[in-house]
Amino acid sequence: MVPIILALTHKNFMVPWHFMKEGLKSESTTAFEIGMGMPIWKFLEGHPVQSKLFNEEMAAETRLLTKTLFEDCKDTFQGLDSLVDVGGGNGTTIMAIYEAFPHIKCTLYDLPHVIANSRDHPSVEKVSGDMFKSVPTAQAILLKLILHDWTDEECVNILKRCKEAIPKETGKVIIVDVVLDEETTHELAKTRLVLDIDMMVSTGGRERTLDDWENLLKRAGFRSHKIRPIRAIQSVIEAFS
Ligand SMILES: C[S@@+](CC[C@H](N)C(=O)[O-])C[C@H]1O[C@@H](n2cnc3c(N)ncnc32)[C@H](O)[C@@H]1O
Repeated sequence: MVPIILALTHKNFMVPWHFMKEGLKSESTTAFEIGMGMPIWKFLEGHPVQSKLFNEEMAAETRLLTKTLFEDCKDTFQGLDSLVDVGGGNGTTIMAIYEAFPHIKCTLYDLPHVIANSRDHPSVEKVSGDMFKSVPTAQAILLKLILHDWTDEECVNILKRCKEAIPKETGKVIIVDVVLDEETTHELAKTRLVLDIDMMVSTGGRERTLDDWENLLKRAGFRSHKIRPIRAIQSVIEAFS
Protein backbone atom coordinates (compact mmCIF):
# COMPACT_ATOMS: atom_id res chain seq x y z
CA MET A 1 0.00 0.00 0.00
CA VAL A 2 2.95 2.39 0.64
CA PRO A 3 3.54 3.39 -3.03
CA ILE A 4 -0.21 3.97 -3.47
CA ILE A 5 -0.39 6.30 -0.47
CA LEU A 6 2.86 8.11 -1.41
CA ALA A 7 1.53 8.83 -4.91
CA LEU A 8 -1.99 9.77 -3.82
CA THR A 9 -0.68 12.25 -1.27
CA HIS A 10 2.14 13.74 -3.37
CA LYS A 11 1.58 17.49 -3.63
CA ASN A 12 1.59 17.51 -7.45
CA PHE A 13 -1.12 14.87 -7.59
CA MET A 14 -3.22 16.67 -4.96
CA VAL A 15 -3.20 20.06 -6.74
CA PRO A 16 -5.82 19.06 -9.37
CA TRP A 17 -8.37 18.26 -6.65
CA HIS A 18 -8.32 21.97 -5.72
CA PHE A 19 -9.36 22.77 -9.32
CA MET A 20 -12.25 20.31 -9.48
CA LYS A 21 -14.85 23.10 -9.75
CA GLU A 22 -13.00 24.78 -12.65
CA GLY A 23 -12.54 21.40 -14.33
CA LEU A 24 -16.26 20.67 -14.00
CA LYS A 25 -17.12 24.00 -15.62
CA SER A 26 -14.83 23.35 -18.60
CA GLU A 27 -15.96 21.26 -21.56
CA SER A 28 -12.46 20.39 -22.73
CA THR A 29 -9.92 20.93 -19.94
CA THR A 30 -9.35 18.65 -16.95
CA ALA A 31 -8.75 19.81 -13.39
CA PHE A 32 -5.23 18.37 -13.75
CA GLU A 33 -4.51 20.57 -16.78
CA ILE A 34 -5.88 23.65 -15.04
CA GLY A 35 -3.93 22.99 -11.84
CA MET A 36 -0.66 21.70 -13.33
CA GLY A 37 -0.63 23.51 -16.69
CA MET A 38 -0.59 20.38 -18.88
CA PRO A 39 -2.26 16.97 -19.24
CA ILE A 40 -1.11 14.26 -16.84
CA TRP A 41 0.78 12.17 -19.44
CA LYS A 42 2.76 15.23 -20.63
CA PHE A 43 3.49 16.15 -17.00
CA LEU A 44 4.79 12.65 -16.21
CA GLU A 45 7.01 12.68 -19.31
CA GLY A 46 8.83 15.77 -18.04
CA HIS A 47 8.94 14.82 -14.34
CA PRO A 48 10.88 11.56 -13.82
CA VAL A 49 10.49 11.49 -10.02
CA GLN A 50 6.72 11.81 -10.19
CA SER A 51 6.60 9.39 -13.15
CA LYS A 52 8.46 6.74 -11.10
CA LEU A 53 6.09 7.34 -8.18
CA PHE A 54 3.07 6.97 -10.49
CA ASN A 55 4.41 3.76 -12.06
CA GLU A 56 5.19 2.31 -8.63
CA GLU A 57 1.66 3.14 -7.52
CA MET A 58 0.27 1.25 -10.52
CA ALA A 59 2.63 -1.67 -9.86
CA ALA A 60 1.44 -1.87 -6.23
CA GLU A 61 -2.15 -1.92 -7.46
CA THR A 62 -1.20 -4.76 -9.83
CA ARG A 63 0.34 -6.79 -7.00
CA LEU A 64 -3.00 -6.55 -5.12
CA LEU A 65 -4.90 -7.74 -8.21
CA THR A 66 -2.89 -10.49 -9.93
CA LYS A 67 -3.71 -13.41 -7.59
CA THR A 68 -7.45 -12.82 -8.01
CA LEU A 69 -7.08 -12.12 -11.74
CA PHE A 70 -5.19 -15.37 -12.40
CA GLU A 71 -7.49 -17.46 -10.19
CA ASP A 72 -10.77 -16.03 -11.50
CA CYS A 73 -9.70 -15.75 -15.15
CA LYS A 74 -7.21 -18.56 -15.71
CA ASP A 75 -8.98 -19.53 -18.95
CA THR A 76 -8.65 -15.96 -20.28
CA PHE A 77 -4.85 -16.38 -20.49
CA GLN A 78 -4.34 -20.15 -20.72
CA GLY A 79 -4.95 -20.61 -24.46
CA LEU A 80 -2.91 -17.60 -25.61
CA ASP A 81 0.32 -17.81 -27.57
CA SER A 82 1.18 -14.09 -27.49
CA LEU A 83 0.08 -11.02 -25.54
CA VAL A 84 0.94 -7.31 -25.61
CA ASP A 85 0.31 -5.24 -22.47
CA VAL A 86 -0.59 -1.86 -23.97
CA GLY A 87 0.14 1.00 -21.55
CA GLY A 88 1.76 -1.62 -19.33
CA GLY A 89 3.72 0.87 -17.21
CA ASN A 90 6.91 -0.48 -15.60
CA GLY A 91 6.12 -4.07 -16.63
CA THR A 92 4.87 -5.50 -13.33
CA THR A 93 1.65 -6.90 -14.84
CA ILE A 94 3.12 -8.51 -17.98
CA MET A 95 5.99 -10.02 -15.98
CA ALA A 96 3.50 -11.54 -13.51
CA ILE A 97 1.53 -12.92 -16.48
CA TYR A 98 4.70 -14.47 -17.93
CA GLU A 99 5.57 -16.07 -14.58
CA ALA A 100 2.04 -17.55 -14.30
CA PHE A 101 1.72 -18.53 -17.99
CA PRO A 102 5.28 -19.05 -19.32
CA HIS A 103 4.04 -20.42 -22.66
CA ILE A 104 2.86 -16.89 -23.66
CA LYS A 105 5.19 -14.66 -25.71
CA CYS A 106 4.86 -11.43 -23.73
CA THR A 107 5.46 -7.83 -24.85
CA LEU A 108 5.38 -4.63 -22.80
CA TYR A 109 4.27 -1.52 -24.73
CA ASP A 110 4.19 2.05 -23.41
CA LEU A 111 5.41 5.57 -24.14
CA PRO A 112 9.22 5.87 -24.72
CA HIS A 113 10.02 7.51 -21.36
CA VAL A 114 8.08 4.80 -19.49
CA ILE A 115 9.75 1.95 -21.41
CA ALA A 116 13.18 3.54 -20.81
CA ASN A 117 12.60 3.22 -17.06
CA SER A 118 10.73 -0.10 -17.02
CA ARG A 119 11.84 -3.37 -15.47
CA ASP A 120 13.83 -5.93 -17.47
CA HIS A 121 12.88 -9.57 -17.89
CA PRO A 122 14.81 -11.95 -20.18
CA SER A 123 11.57 -13.31 -21.68
CA VAL A 124 9.54 -10.10 -22.01
CA GLU A 125 10.10 -7.91 -25.07
CA LYS A 126 9.83 -4.15 -24.61
CA VAL A 127 8.47 -1.85 -27.32
CA SER A 128 7.86 1.90 -27.09
CA GLY A 129 5.29 3.86 -29.05
CA ASP A 130 1.98 5.66 -29.04
CA MET A 131 -1.16 3.50 -28.76
CA PHE A 132 -3.14 6.14 -30.70
CA LYS A 133 -0.92 5.47 -33.72
CA SER A 134 -0.28 1.71 -33.61
CA VAL A 135 -0.02 -1.31 -31.34
CA PRO A 136 2.38 -4.30 -31.75
CA THR A 137 0.71 -7.40 -33.20
CA ALA A 138 -0.19 -10.40 -31.02
CA GLN A 139 -2.96 -12.91 -30.50
CA ALA A 140 -4.28 -10.80 -27.63
CA ILE A 141 -3.92 -7.28 -26.28
CA LEU A 142 -4.24 -6.38 -22.61
CA LEU A 143 -5.64 -2.96 -21.66
CA LYS A 144 -5.48 -2.79 -17.88
CA LEU A 145 -6.69 0.48 -16.37
CA ILE A 146 -6.17 2.23 -19.72
CA LEU A 147 -9.58 3.01 -21.19
CA HIS A 148 -10.85 4.69 -18.00
CA ASP A 149 -8.20 7.39 -18.63
CA TRP A 150 -9.83 8.52 -21.87
CA THR A 151 -13.01 9.92 -23.42
CA ASP A 152 -15.31 7.70 -25.50
CA GLU A 153 -13.87 9.03 -28.78
CA GLU A 154 -10.32 8.34 -27.63
CA CYS A 155 -11.28 4.85 -26.39
CA VAL A 156 -12.83 3.95 -29.75
CA ASN A 157 -9.58 5.08 -31.39
CA ILE A 158 -7.40 2.96 -29.03
CA LEU A 159 -9.71 -0.06 -29.43
CA LYS A 160 -9.54 0.21 -33.23
CA ARG A 161 -5.70 0.24 -33.11
CA CYS A 162 -5.86 -2.86 -30.86
CA LYS A 163 -8.32 -4.60 -33.20
CA GLU A 164 -5.91 -3.99 -36.12
CA ALA A 165 -3.12 -5.67 -34.11
CA ILE A 166 -4.91 -9.00 -33.44
CA PRO A 167 -5.88 -11.77 -35.86
CA LYS A 168 -9.43 -11.80 -37.25
CA GLU A 169 -11.54 -14.62 -35.74
CA THR A 170 -8.99 -15.80 -33.13
CA GLY A 171 -7.82 -12.51 -31.62
CA LYS A 172 -9.10 -10.78 -28.51
CA VAL A 173 -8.65 -7.67 -26.41
CA ILE A 174 -8.64 -8.22 -22.66
CA ILE A 175 -9.84 -5.13 -20.80
CA VAL A 176 -9.35 -4.91 -17.04
CA ASP A 177 -11.34 -1.92 -15.87
CA VAL A 178 -14.24 -0.89 -13.64
CA VAL A 179 -17.84 -1.70 -14.58
CA LEU A 180 -20.17 0.67 -12.71
CA ASP A 181 -23.51 -0.62 -11.47
CA GLU A 182 -25.63 1.96 -9.64
CA GLU A 183 -28.02 -0.70 -8.30
CA THR A 184 -25.43 -2.91 -6.66
CA THR A 185 -24.79 -3.16 -2.92
CA HIS A 186 -21.30 -4.61 -3.56
CA GLU A 187 -18.80 -3.57 -0.88
CA LEU A 188 -16.54 -1.97 -3.53
CA ALA A 189 -19.32 -0.02 -5.28
CA LYS A 190 -18.45 3.30 -3.61
CA THR A 191 -14.72 2.84 -4.30
CA ARG A 192 -15.60 2.44 -7.98
CA LEU A 193 -17.48 5.76 -7.87
CA VAL A 194 -14.52 7.47 -6.18
CA LEU A 195 -12.31 6.20 -9.02
CA ASP A 196 -14.78 7.73 -11.46
CA ILE A 197 -14.26 11.13 -9.83
CA ASP A 198 -10.49 10.56 -9.74
CA MET A 199 -10.50 9.90 -13.51
CA MET A 200 -12.57 13.04 -14.13
CA VAL A 201 -10.10 15.15 -12.11
CA SER A 202 -6.81 13.56 -13.16
CA THR A 203 -7.14 12.28 -16.72
CA GLY A 204 -10.39 13.48 -18.30
CA GLY A 205 -11.59 9.88 -18.51
CA ARG A 206 -14.37 8.10 -16.63
CA GLU A 207 -15.57 4.78 -15.30
CA ARG A 208 -18.29 3.07 -17.38
CA THR A 209 -21.49 1.09 -16.97
CA LEU A 210 -22.30 -2.15 -18.76
CA ASP A 211 -24.19 -0.20 -21.43
CA ASP A 212 -21.28 2.22 -21.87
CA TRP A 213 -18.87 -0.69 -22.44
CA GLU A 214 -21.21 -2.40 -24.88
CA ASN A 215 -21.57 0.82 -26.82
CA LEU A 216 -17.79 1.42 -27.00
CA LEU A 217 -17.02 -2.12 -28.16
CA LYS A 218 -19.73 -1.97 -30.79
CA ARG A 219 -18.43 1.36 -32.09
CA ALA A 220 -14.90 -0.07 -32.32
CA GLY A 221 -16.21 -2.97 -34.44
CA PHE A 222 -15.84 -5.96 -32.12
CA ARG A 223 -18.03 -8.91 -33.05
CA SER A 224 -18.83 -10.03 -29.48
CA HIS A 225 -17.68 -9.69 -25.90
CA LYS A 226 -17.88 -11.28 -22.47
CA ILE A 227 -17.89 -9.33 -19.21
CA ARG A 228 -16.81 -11.14 -16.06
CA PRO A 229 -16.86 -9.63 -12.56
CA ILE A 230 -13.87 -10.72 -10.45
CA ARG A 231 -13.15 -10.33 -6.71
CA ALA A 232 -11.75 -6.82 -7.25
CA ILE A 233 -12.68 -3.22 -8.10
CA GLN A 234 -12.25 -4.09 -11.78
CA SER A 235 -13.99 -6.58 -14.05
CA VAL A 236 -12.51 -8.44 -16.98
CA ILE A 237 -13.96 -7.77 -20.42
CA GLU A 238 -12.92 -9.97 -23.33
CA ALA A 239 -13.68 -8.42 -26.73
CA PHE A 240 -13.47 -10.71 -29.76
CA SER A 241 -12.40 -9.48 -33.20
C1 LIG B 1 -3.21 4.23 -15.48
S1 LIG B 1 -1.70 3.69 -16.16
C2 LIG B 1 -1.96 1.93 -16.27
C3 LIG B 1 -0.68 1.17 -16.19
C4 LIG B 1 -0.85 -0.37 -16.23
N1 LIG B 1 -1.65 -0.81 -17.35
C5 LIG B 1 -1.44 -0.88 -14.95
O1 LIG B 1 -2.62 -1.23 -14.90
O2 LIG B 1 -0.70 -0.90 -13.95
C6 LIG B 1 -1.84 4.22 -17.84
C7 LIG B 1 -0.62 3.87 -18.71
O3 LIG B 1 -0.89 4.30 -20.06
C8 LIG B 1 0.32 4.80 -20.60
N2 LIG B 1 0.02 5.68 -21.75
C9 LIG B 1 -0.54 6.92 -21.73
N3 LIG B 1 -0.64 7.40 -22.99
C10 LIG B 1 -0.14 6.43 -23.81
C11 LIG B 1 0.04 6.35 -25.23
N4 LIG B 1 -0.36 7.35 -26.03
N5 LIG B 1 0.58 5.22 -25.74
C12 LIG B 1 0.98 4.20 -24.93
N6 LIG B 1 0.84 4.22 -23.57
C13 LIG B 1 0.29 5.33 -23.03
C14 LIG B 1 0.94 5.54 -19.43
O4 LIG B 1 2.31 5.81 -19.61
C15 LIG B 1 0.65 4.57 -18.28
O5 LIG B 1 1.69 3.63 -18.12
